[in-house]
Amino acid sequence: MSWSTLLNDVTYRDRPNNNAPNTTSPSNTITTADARSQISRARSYASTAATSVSISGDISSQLHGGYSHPLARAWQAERQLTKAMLMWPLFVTDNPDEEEIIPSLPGQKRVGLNKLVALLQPHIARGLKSVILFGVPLAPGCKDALGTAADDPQGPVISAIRLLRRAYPRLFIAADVCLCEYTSHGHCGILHEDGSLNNALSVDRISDVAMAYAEAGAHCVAPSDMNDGRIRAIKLKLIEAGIAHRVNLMSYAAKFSGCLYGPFRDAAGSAPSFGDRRCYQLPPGGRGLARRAITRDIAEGADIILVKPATQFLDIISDAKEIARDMPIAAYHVSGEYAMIHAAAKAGVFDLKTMAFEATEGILRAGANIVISYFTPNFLEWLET
Ligand SMILES: NCc1[nH]cc(CCC(=O)O)c1CC(=O)O
Ligand SMILES: [Zn+2]
Ligand SMILES: [Zn+2]
Repeated sequence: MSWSTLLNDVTYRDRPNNNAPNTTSPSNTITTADARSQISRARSYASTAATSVSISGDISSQLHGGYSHPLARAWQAERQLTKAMLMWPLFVTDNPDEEEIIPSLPGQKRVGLNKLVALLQPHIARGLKSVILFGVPLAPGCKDALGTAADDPQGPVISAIRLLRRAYPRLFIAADVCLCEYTSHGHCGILHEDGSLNNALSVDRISDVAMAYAEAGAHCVAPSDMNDGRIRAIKLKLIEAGIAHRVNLMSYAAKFSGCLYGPFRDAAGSAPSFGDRRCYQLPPGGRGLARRAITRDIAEGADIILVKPATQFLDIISDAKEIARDMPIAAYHVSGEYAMIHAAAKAGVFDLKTMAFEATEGILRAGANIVISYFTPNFLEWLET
């Protein structure tokens, strides 16, 4: 939380120190019966307050003093949100001059390589520390059954990695690894003839793509495809190529299926053309399955465990922190969560900034060390002071 938020939020400051409950009546429409009952409650309160609080000396009931000051409220959190915890998702297209607003993700843009450095500049100046790259191939006819464009050496992700390494040497660059943006069918791997995922071929292809991003200079590769065994396959290839010591492997270990990725698929053009992702992304009720996937991916060599979505899966984040207690935990506050907060704020349900902080603090409380968030540019401003 920013200090300005804290300081603007001084509550209870003028409250009389008599420990009385709030009995302010809402309006001048109070009825006689209401008034009578309030007076009688106040009287009975007054007759007991003096004795029950000061004479019985019930010390343990007194909490307010511990958080009456804004700074003391900040101290109640185990960890404060900092700029270093935030990773910003970026959509990079193969159309070099593109800079398009993404309607489903307010404030987010799809950018081509020629616009990328300038787009990041003000955010870097404000303290942006890391990004995660998603490729958005727009060229007609570039998608095929194998997702060939994913590791095209001239493609948007590999080019963006090279460009950003040069332009911003201190920026941490992660690359999402998946095929769904690049396959003609929109699924996250290579398919059998019956339309189901061919796990063996998919893992081989996904690990090749991860290697291509790592060799181009990505600090982190993050497979989001959910094929079984991909963490191990990627780690082995990294070791074989002699670059395992400089590449962080972030596993989307607990990635749940559901409706919260809609705006992303819109932005990335990665919606499946048939069926859904329920045979590889986890069923929302599958807490045990998530724990098994986390345990497995630790054993396969993951460096960071990621949980996704975030708000609806706080128990899973806390499970991840317990199971992978010696590793950083990342939470992806996904497109649908972001879009939902924007829509509700626009409808007047709540204030955008307040909600963004509440959601993100919940994610931290659950145990995340890294938050992948479309609110990153906002937080960089809000945390300024
Ligand atoms: N597999 C690709 C991928 N990587 C991250 C997201 C979702 C991110 C978001 O919704 O913000 C997706 C979409 C999906 O699995 O359908
Ligand atoms: Zn995918
Ligand atoms: Zn098979």
